[in-house]
Amino acid sequence: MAYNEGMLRDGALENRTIIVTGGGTGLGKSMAAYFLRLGANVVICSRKEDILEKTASELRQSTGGKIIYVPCDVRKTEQIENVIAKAVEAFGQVDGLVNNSAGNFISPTERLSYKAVDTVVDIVLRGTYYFTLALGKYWIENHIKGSVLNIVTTYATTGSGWVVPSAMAKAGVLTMTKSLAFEWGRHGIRLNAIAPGPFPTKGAWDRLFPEELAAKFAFENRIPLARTGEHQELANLAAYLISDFSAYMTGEVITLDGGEVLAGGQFNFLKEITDNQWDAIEEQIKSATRGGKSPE
Ligand SMILES: CCCCC/C=C/C(=O)SCCNC(=O)CCNC(=O)[C@H](O)C(C)(C)COP(=O)(O)OP(=O)(O)OC[C@H]1O[C@@H](n2cnc3c(N)ncnc32)[C@H](O)[C@@H]1OP(=O)(O)O
Ligand SMILES: NC(=O)C1=CN([C@@H]2O[C@H](COP(=O)(O)OP(=O)(O)OC[C@H]3O[C@@H](n4cnc5c(N)ncnc54)[C@H](OP(=O)(O)O)[C@@H]3O)[C@@H](O)[C@H]2O)C=CC1
Repeated sequence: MAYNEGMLRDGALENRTIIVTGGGTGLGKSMAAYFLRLGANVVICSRKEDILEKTASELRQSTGGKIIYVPCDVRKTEQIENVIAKAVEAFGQVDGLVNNSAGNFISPTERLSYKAVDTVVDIVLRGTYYFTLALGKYWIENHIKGSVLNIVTTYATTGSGWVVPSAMAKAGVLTMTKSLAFEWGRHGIRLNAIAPGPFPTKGAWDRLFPEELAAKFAFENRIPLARTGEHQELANLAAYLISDFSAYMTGEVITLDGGEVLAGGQFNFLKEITDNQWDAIEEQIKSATRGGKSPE
């Protein structure tokens, strides 16, 4: 069994309708494709209608699944309500939401204008809480046990320089995930999150991470498992978390990053030491021990 194969059984998401924000591109598109293969009805939404239309038609053909698209800027509540209305009209009800839309700039923070910070925070944080609130009201009113999956980042927990608006916003999304998981648990509504490490997408690579930076960074060299993620790996986890297979899990964030986040460990800089250097270090430590040296 390869890690880039589908994990859940056929029909695992049958009779479920799932909205995927930012579902026209990148990871959103890959999750939408897998949900369709598992039998879900899928609604993709984002700002660019031409991209949504192309993706919906491609996925309809490649999966044979039921998919519609509705243009929507997640910063606009009336557009969010329109997505939900169109989804209910097409499929009867909505059962799941993947908050995947995002914007991000990699930049020294002092170079950002106020508007640049607002742009990222509004898409990521405001867009996520608007969509979650709109669906939560609908689910509670209609006694539907909905499931929300928020796509965050590992730096939502650790913090990170050079992506500060995104880090602040994703941290807010993570706190909302945990807070609402508690509050809405009594309605049977679950909220979980995935914190992905680097997964190659055009949005993250070309626009966020231009070529010179990508070459310098070489993610593969910094990740313990020495590779970037495969989209199917993330889609597998997303399908599990949005499905009833995870019915007893809520308020959880799962990191899927090949161990990248562990680089924060205090002694991880020792990764650079060669085997020969370790031989010499071991000898030095043993000889110090034999000499009975102790700190004064
Ligand atoms: C590789 C490892 C991954 C690590 C974790 C990744 C996390 C991610 O979130 S990846 C997701 C990446 N995807 C995207 O960011 C989506 C692609 N980006 C966009 O679609 C757009 O860039 C946008 C939605 C983020 C913003 O578009 P728009 O609303 O049209 O905004 P404007 O172009 O009008 O700009 C608004 C404001 O921001 C300033 N600005 C734009 N780019 C930059 C930049 N690179 N650095 C600094 N400032 C920037 C721009 O100048 C505007 O400000 P004012 O000049 O004050 O008007
Ligand atoms: N790829 C990676 O390595 C990582 C990605 N992530 C997260 O994964 C998710 C997907 O990222 P990825 O696939 O890489 O990037 P993409 O750029 O492909 O996806 C971002 C999506 O957000 C949509 N979007 C942006 N602004 C808005 C808006 N105002 N309203 C509605 N939709 C909007 C875009 O569509 P449109 O332009 O049509 O609006 C686009 O489809 C994001 O949440 C990102 O933070 C987290 C960690 C690592």
